Amino acid sequence: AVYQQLSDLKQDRFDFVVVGGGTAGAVVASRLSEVEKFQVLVIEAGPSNEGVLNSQVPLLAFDIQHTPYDWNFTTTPQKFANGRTVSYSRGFMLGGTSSTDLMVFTRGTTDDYDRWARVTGDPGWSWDQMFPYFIKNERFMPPTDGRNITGEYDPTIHGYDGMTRVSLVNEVQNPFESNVFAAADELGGNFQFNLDMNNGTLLGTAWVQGTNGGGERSSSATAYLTRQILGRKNLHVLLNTRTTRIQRSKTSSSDGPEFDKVEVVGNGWPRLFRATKEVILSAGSIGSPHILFHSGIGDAQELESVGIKPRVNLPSLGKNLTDHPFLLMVFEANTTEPNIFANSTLLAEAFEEWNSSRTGPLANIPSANIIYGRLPTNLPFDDPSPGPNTGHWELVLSLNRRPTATPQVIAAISIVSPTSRGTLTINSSDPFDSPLIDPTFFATPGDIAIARDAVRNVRKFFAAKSWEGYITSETPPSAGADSDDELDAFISGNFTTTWHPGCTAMMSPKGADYGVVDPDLKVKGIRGLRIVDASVMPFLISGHLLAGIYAIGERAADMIKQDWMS
Ligand SMILES: Cc1cc2nc3c(=O)[nH]c(=O)nc-3n(C[C@H](O)[C@H](O)[C@H](O)COP(=O)(O)OP(=O)(O)OC[C@H]3O[C@@H](n4cnc5c(N)ncnc54)[C@H](O)[C@@H]3O)c2cc1C
Repeated sequence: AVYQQLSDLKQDRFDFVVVGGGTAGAVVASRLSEVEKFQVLVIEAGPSNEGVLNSQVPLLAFDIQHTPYDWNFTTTPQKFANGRTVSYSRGFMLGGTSSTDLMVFTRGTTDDYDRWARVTGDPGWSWDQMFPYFIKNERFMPPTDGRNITGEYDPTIHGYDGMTRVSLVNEVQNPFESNVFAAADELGGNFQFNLDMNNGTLLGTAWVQGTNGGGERSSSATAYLTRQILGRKNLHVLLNTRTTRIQRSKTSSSDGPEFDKVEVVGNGWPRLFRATKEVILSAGSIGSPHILFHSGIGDAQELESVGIKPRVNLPSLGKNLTDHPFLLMVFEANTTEPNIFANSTLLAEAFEEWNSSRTGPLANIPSANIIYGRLPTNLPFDDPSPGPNTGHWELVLSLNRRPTATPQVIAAISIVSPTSRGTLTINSSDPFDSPLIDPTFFATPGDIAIARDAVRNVRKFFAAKSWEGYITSETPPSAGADSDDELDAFISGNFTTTWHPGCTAMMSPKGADYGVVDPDLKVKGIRGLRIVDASVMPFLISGHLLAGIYAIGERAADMIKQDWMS
C-alpha cells in the first residue's frame, strides 16, 4: 500500500526498513517484498511520481530540474572555477533521480566492474558475475516508430523479460543523426562505429539506449513499484516523510553496535520505526551519508566539531565524492529540421501524437547517439581509466531544443574517468540543513587534459566532410579558445556537472581500515545496516550510472534474501 502521509501508517515494526524510494531503494523493496513473510517499509521524502507529466514524457526531462520534484542542492564554491557554484539536482519523488534524469542507459565497461571486483576482493562485482543482473533488470523493447533496428544494437546481449523498459530513440531526427553516423564512418579512429554500447566496451560512436521504452519514462517507480506490486500486503510505501537519523538499539554484538530504529519527521511530527532484520539506506550519494552523519556515524572529530555525538568512527564516509564534470559547446547550424519547442503548433501536434500512441519527438530522449574516446597512450600522467575498453571522455551530440533565433547543434562533453575527488560534509547538527557538497571538479591536471582533448575532438568531428554546409560556426564561449591556456579558461569558466555523484560510502575489502561498506554492502563496524545506492561504488562507472545502480540493487536484494532465508 502507499501512504501519502505519516499519520496514515499505523504499523511501527517491519522486517526491513528501506530509507529512500529512489533508483536502488525501489529495486530492493520490490524484490524483498517478493518474499511474502517479509514485511517491508519504504520511506520516501518526496511525493508520488504518478501524473507528473515532465517525468513521464521523455523529451520534457529537462523541465523537471529546479521544480519541487528536485532537492535543488548547490555545490560549495568550486576552487578550480574561481569560486563559482554549480547547481546540483537530485530527484525528490518516488523513483528518486530515475524519475527526473535524462534516461541515457549505459551499463559501463568490463573494466569498470572488473576493477570493482579487484579493489573489493569480491569477484561477485566483476562484469561476468554482474551480467545476469543487467539482464534481470532490463526489458528491451523495439522503438515505437516501428523502424527496422537491425544494425542499431546487438540483440544477443539484452534482457527482454526484466523490469526497466529500455529502447533506442523512438524517432530518428534526420539529417542530423545520419550525419553523425556518416562522420563516424568517415573519421574512424576514436569515432569508429560500435554496434552496441552495452556490450562492455564504451568506445566509439553508437546508437544511444535509454529508459524510454514504449515511449515513456521507465523509472524505478514505474518499473519496480507498479500498481500490482504495490498491492502486495507486505509492502508499505510511505511518502512525504523525511528520515532524519538512524538510532542504535540497546544491544551490541561482536559485529559492533546494532542500528535498528529509523527516526522520521512527517506531518510536522517525529516518529520511530523499528527494523527487526535490517535498515537499508538508499537515500543516494548525498542523502545516505547525510543521514549517517546526523546519526553519529562518520569522522568522530568532524562530528564533534558540529555538535554531534560520535557513535561509530567511520572517517571515510563522505570523503571519496566523485562526479563526472560536464561542458557544453554550441555550434550554429544550417538546417530546416523542425524544433517543436520553437513552434507552438508543432508542439501541440507532438503532444497529440504522444498522447495517442507514445510516438513522435516527445517519446525521445534528447539524442540518438553517444560517443566515447580515449587520449593517446603516451600520457604524461597515469591512465585514469580502468582499462582499454573504457573511454576518457564522452560526447552526446544533438540539436539544441531551446528556441533560438537560428538552429543550433550542441555537443555535451563529460569526463568519464576523472581523478579529482571531493567531499560531502555537514556544518550543522540540524538534519534539515543541506550538506556541504564539494565535488572539487578539475583538481587534477589529468582531468583538465581530458577536457581539452574532448573539445578538440568535437571540432575534429564537426570538421568531417559529412557536416559540410550543415555546421556553420562555433559560438562563444568555446569559440576562439585554441591554446591550452585559452581552453583552460573556457573549462574553468563554464564546467558544470553530469549529476553523477557517487563513491561517498565506498566499498572496500572486509577488514580494510578504509572504506564505508564491506563488499556485501554492510556498514563496517555496525550490525543491521546496509547501504544500497550509488554511494557504495568504489569508482564511478565510466558512463551513465543508472544501469549499474539497478544491477547493484538487484544483487543487493539477492544477498539480503540469502542472508535471511537460509
Ligand atoms: C538531471 C540529471 C540527469 C541525469 N541523467 C542521467 C542519465 O541520462 N543516465 C544515467 O544513467 N544517470 C543519469 N543521472 C544520474 C542517475 O539518475 C543517478 O545516479 C541515480 O538515479 C541515483 O540513484 P540512487 O539510488 O543512488 O539515488 P536516488 O535515485 O537519488 O534515490 C535517493 C532517494 O532517496 C530519497 N531521500 C534522500 N534523502 C532522504 C531522506 N532524508 N529521507 C527520505 N528519503 C530520502 C530521495 O528523495 C530519492 O528518492 C542524472 C541525474 C540527474 C540529476
